[in-house]
Formats: sequence, structure tokens, C-alpha cells
Amino acid sequence: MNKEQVMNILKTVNYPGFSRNLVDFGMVRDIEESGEGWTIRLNVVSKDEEKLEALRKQVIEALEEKGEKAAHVLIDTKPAQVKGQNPSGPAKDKNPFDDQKRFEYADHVIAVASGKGGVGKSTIAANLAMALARQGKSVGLMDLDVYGPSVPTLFGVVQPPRVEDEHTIYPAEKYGIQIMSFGFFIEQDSPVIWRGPLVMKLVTQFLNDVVWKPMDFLILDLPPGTGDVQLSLVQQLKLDGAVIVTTPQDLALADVKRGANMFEKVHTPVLGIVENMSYFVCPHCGKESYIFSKGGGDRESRRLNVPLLGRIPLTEDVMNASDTGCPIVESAPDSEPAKNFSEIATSLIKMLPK
Ligand SMILES: Nc1ncnc2c1ncn2[C@@H]1O[C@H](COP(=O)(O)OP(=O)(O)OP(=O)(O)O)[C@@H](O)[C@H]1O
Repeated sequence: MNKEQVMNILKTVNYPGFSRNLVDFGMVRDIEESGEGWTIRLNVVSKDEEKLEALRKQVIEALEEKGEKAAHVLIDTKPAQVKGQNPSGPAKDKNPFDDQKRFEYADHVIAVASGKGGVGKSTIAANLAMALARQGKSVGLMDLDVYGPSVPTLFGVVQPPRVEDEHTIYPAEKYGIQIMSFGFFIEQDSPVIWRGPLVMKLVTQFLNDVVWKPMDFLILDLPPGTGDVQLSLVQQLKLDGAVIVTTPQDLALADVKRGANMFEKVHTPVLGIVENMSYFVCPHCGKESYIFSKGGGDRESRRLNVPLLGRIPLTEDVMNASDTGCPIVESAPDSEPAKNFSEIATSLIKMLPK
């Protein structure tokens, strides 16, 4: 057997919890043969000894199944050196955000964020992408919500991205939007704790190894919250700005401030706030009720001195549209929520001229 054939065997070994193999993840560093058998060197950034041991076992078993012997499976757990990076690390007095890279395939990159989960961030990101597309913009949507990647469901994507090799991945496409999502690569019931070490690797791949068509806007659906994961994600590339999604309750609004602070740390302007589930529209009589509270988004936007880009009502139709894989902007473009999304898109286009 030669190295290429061993590499093919390693392609059958998925990283625990993921539907992607070690080779596609770029974890295989070296394959060598000695009199004793094969020595496989992997690079896996993880401190979870139990998982690393399970991985070693999987590699050994996969080789044995094909009649080959693995003499050593060596796993380097230090982060791999990124090409072109100074090996001694950044100079002490340098601002780390000076290294943020511009994403070369999009004129503008906008992050959609929320201080906490469940406020409808992904619904907003998906409909915003659609609303921009309906105004003639070419759009990509990158779902980086490692905890609950929902973009494939929101768009009803059945055909996942085509992975030609480790460095050639074609994004999925639906309603003219280019789509990449953690959801295409993560097994649904895999423990969240296993996902952490791979987040940055996937983001790097989404940015460098995906064959994107040039686009006007790239929308990032960030994971909810304002912790380290979010911070390191937005550190990866230069954003034009962020849209913070909130609901009108005071508690959710407190998170808006945290979100704004996070973006300030990475020198990213907050383009505005979107208040979701602002009011309830009765499906029978059309009456509007402010079931949470009224005017919270408005107050918060004035306090932070950023625009309130728009309010989206809580309606059955918004939810049903998402559940059936066709965002409301596409399924009912004349509906009130769709019109509100369209106004938000118009504001963003004005804020970010070509
Ligand atoms: N304006 C709305 N009207 C009715 N339902 C909505 C609205 N916005 C979001 N939803 C529903 O609320 C649920 C949560 O929405 P979504 O997944 O977009 O939230 P999220 O903030 O991205 O959540 P996560 O914590 O998973 O990131 C979904 O079932 C969605 O259809």
C-alpha cells in the first residue's frame, strides 16, 4: 500500500461528532512507513484526552480493517502555524485587530449577532440576505452558529456543499444565495463541547477553501452571546459592521449593550439594532398587540446612539415560512414582515455604498 492509499483510508475516519473526515479537516500532517508499520501524524487542537484516544483507536482500526498496521498515531495538539504568520507571535505593542483580513470575495461583510439565544437572529439573518438579494444584490450567507446552525433548515437546503477536496468546497445555493453552514458538517446530536476546537478550523476553511462567487454582501450568522467564541470569530476578518438582534424585553436589551461592547473591542461599527417579535399580529383580526413591552428597542438605540433599523412583528407566517424552508421575504414578499425586512435592507445598502 502507498501513502495515497493510506490517505484514502484516513478519509473514512470522521472526527468524533462530525460528519467530516480527518483529511477534509486538514488534520493529517504526515504519513510515513517504517519496518514496524505506518506512522500517522495528526494535528488536532484539543485538550480532551479521551477524545484524542478515541481518535487514535479509530485510525488504528481503520488501517487494520484494510490489513495495514499503524505503528504510531502521533497527535500534535498545538494550533498549526498559519501561513505567513510571524512564528514568534504578534509584536507586544501591536493592536491584534490590525491583522484582520478583508474577505476578498465580498464588497461588504455584515455580522448578525444577538446577546442571547432564541431572539430570532438566524431568522433575521436569513430574511435580510433574501431582502438584499431581492434588491438586486449578490449575497452569501455564512452560518457560524456552532450551537444551533439553522440556516440549512431555514432555506430548506437539501443538497449540501460539494467537497471536491480539502481546499475546494463549493457552497450550497438556494434562492440565488450562496450558503455555508456549520450545520452541513456537524452531526446534529454531537455534544457541543466537542465542537469548540474545530470552530476556528471550520471558519478558516469557510473563508479560504470555499469557492465563493464574488458577491456584494456576505452575511454572517454568529452564535448567540458575546463570549470568547464570538470574539475570536469576528477577529478573523474585517467586518463592515454588525447588526444586533433583540426582542423588546428589558432583559434582552441589556444584552444589546454587551453586544455593542464586544464589537467596539474589535473596532467594528454597530450598524443598527433590529427589534424582533416587536408586536404580535393576530392572524384572525390583524390587531397588533405589544405583548412584551413597547419602545425598548427605540430607547436602547438612542442610548447607544445607533439606528433602530427596523421592527419585525411576531407572526405565525414568519415562523411557518422558516419551518418550511422558504423565508418569508421569498414566500410572501408583500407581507408586512417582508416589507419591514426590505426597508432594513435598503438602509444597509445606503449605509454601505459600493
Ligand atoms: N418574528 C417572528 N415571528 C414568529 N416566529 C419567529 C420570529 N422570529 C423568530 N421566530 C421563531 O423563533 C424561533 C427561534 O428563531 P431563530 O432560530 O431565528 O433564533 P436564534 O436567535 O437564531 O436562535 P439560536 O439561539 O438558535 O441562535 C424559530 O422557531 C423561529 O421560526
